[in-house]
Amino acid sequence: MSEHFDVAVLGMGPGGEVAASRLLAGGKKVVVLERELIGGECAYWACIPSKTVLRPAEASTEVERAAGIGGAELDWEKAREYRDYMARNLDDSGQVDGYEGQGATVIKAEARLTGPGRLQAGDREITADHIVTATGSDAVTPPLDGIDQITAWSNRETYTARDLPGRAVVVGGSAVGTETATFLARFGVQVTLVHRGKRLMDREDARVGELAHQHLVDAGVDIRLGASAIGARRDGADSVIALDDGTEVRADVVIIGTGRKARTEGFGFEEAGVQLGKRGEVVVDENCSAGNNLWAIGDVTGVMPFTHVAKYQGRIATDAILGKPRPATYEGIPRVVFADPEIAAAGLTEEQAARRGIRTSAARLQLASAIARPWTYEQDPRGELGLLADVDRKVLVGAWAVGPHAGEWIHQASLAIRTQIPVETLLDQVAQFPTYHEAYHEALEKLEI
Ligand SMILES: Cc1cc2nc3c(=O)[nH]c(=O)nc-3n(C[C@H](O)[C@H](O)[C@H](O)COP(=O)(O)OP(=O)(O)OC[C@H]3O[C@@H](n4cnc5c(N)ncnc54)[C@H](O)[C@@H]3O)c2cc1C
Ligand SMILES: NC(=O)c1ccc[n+]([C@@H]2O[C@H](COP(=O)([O-])OP(=O)(O)OC[C@H]3O[C@@H](n4cnc5c(N)ncnc54)[C@H](O)[C@@H]3O)[C@@H](O)[C@H]2O)c1
Repeated sequence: MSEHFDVAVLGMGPGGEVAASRLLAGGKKVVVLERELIGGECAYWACIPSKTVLRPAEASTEVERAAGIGGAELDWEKAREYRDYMARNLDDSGQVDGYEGQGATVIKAEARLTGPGRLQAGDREITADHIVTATGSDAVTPPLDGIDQITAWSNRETYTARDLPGRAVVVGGSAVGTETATFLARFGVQVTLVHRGKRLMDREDARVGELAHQHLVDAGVDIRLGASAIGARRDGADSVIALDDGTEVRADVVIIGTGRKARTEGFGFEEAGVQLGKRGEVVVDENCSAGNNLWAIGDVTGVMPFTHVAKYQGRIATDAILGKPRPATYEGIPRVVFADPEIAAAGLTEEQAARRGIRTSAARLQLASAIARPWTYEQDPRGELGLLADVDRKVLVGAWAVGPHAGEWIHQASLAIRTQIPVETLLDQVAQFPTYHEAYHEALEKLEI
């Protein structure tokens, strides 16, 4: 016999969690279905453990660079202990109790759509007026011959590792590759980073990749650009990766950071009449509807695969279910890579703006030449800010920043882009002295609009 609910939430990562909490608060009868751990990839194997181990690495650089302080020593065992505490020692019993306490039915099992409004989870049949799909994404492993012979880690092995390897090859030079190389290099691992693009972070403006490159080299990372991993083999204790330029790189461990793919295979999406896109993602409209009272949020939609976007889409979908629909807008959402220093961006790159036919003016500022905060913060200060304005509408359409805490102060640009604050108004805003925020005024003055 089937059990009926107002809403079933399939997958309890950050997207599913926000959706479930809001639906429960809205008085709905909710069942949540999770096959691994409530909290999803982010809480146990991705954002939380990675940011937790990057923090001591960052703090030790801060100590090296600030005047009048020294002697910071990284302690892997203590960092690991705190990482495991932050990742709840891979135990979600508190989350299960929490959702049950809020009135949800919690089913810890793999669920499958069996038709519109119908799910199977283990031996339980569920029907629901609405289904919210939040099944996330899987790491993509390149199909290299011999990959099964080597020690290859995804983010899961990397961010639950007990011992760090002496040498690591990181494949992929975007967010996962850059953050992982930063963390490992700062903890003393000899790192080689292999990236097939001509520069790191190649979806961002060119200068962002150049700065990321420079800072990784400063941290001791050997970077191979324009090189694709095409094969793998074991040589004694070494894992060896063959590159398409004819060279090889070897290490104790190969870490794969070559992207992610929406988790849709085998979950019955086709049976439920759901349209999948070219990359296997669930195609959604501006309310996160995938049709037939089925909603999709987070990485499974293929729209900006970040936790903050999964949470936002959780709010969008539940507002629609609760009868207050509002369209999602993705303009100006920040993208932060927690390297050392942080790399942040929002809105369009120059290339994207050109493709949309927007006439732009770009400005670039070296923070140390323009404002005081970088100098009071550290010796030999680092940091740049780039702004991109639409010269016809006289608003910002893009921004990037590389520097200490850039992931915090990018939100100024993020809001300006999202709400189309006129450049004239931004120029009239007064930032606290001496802060990194002051850079905006100096960069805005350089725009030719
Ligand atoms: C190393 C790394 C670091 C990252 N760091 C950041 C960061 O700092 N900031 C940021 O914004 N983003 C970061 N991300 C991206 C972020 O992890 C994802 O965007 C986010 O987890 C997406 O949330 P989600 O709810 O869509 O999916 P997920 O977190 O993947 O959760 C989906 C859940 O669904 C469950 N599930 C799947 N299928 C089924 C099924 N059939 N039945 C039952 N349950 C199912 C899964 O077990 C999982 O718990 C990082 C990613 C990686 C790999
Ligand atoms: N701080 C954050 O918000 C954060 C941190 C980590 C990850 N994430 C998210 O997680 C997702 C996955 O990140 P990612 O960095 O793995 O994926 P990605 O798709 O952003 O980048 C993967 C990179 O690997 C390169 N690559 C692919 N195959 C290769 C090969 N065989 N040899 C050499 N290079 C190869 C690609 O050219 C690409 O640039 C992204 O959506 C990202 O936004 C976010």
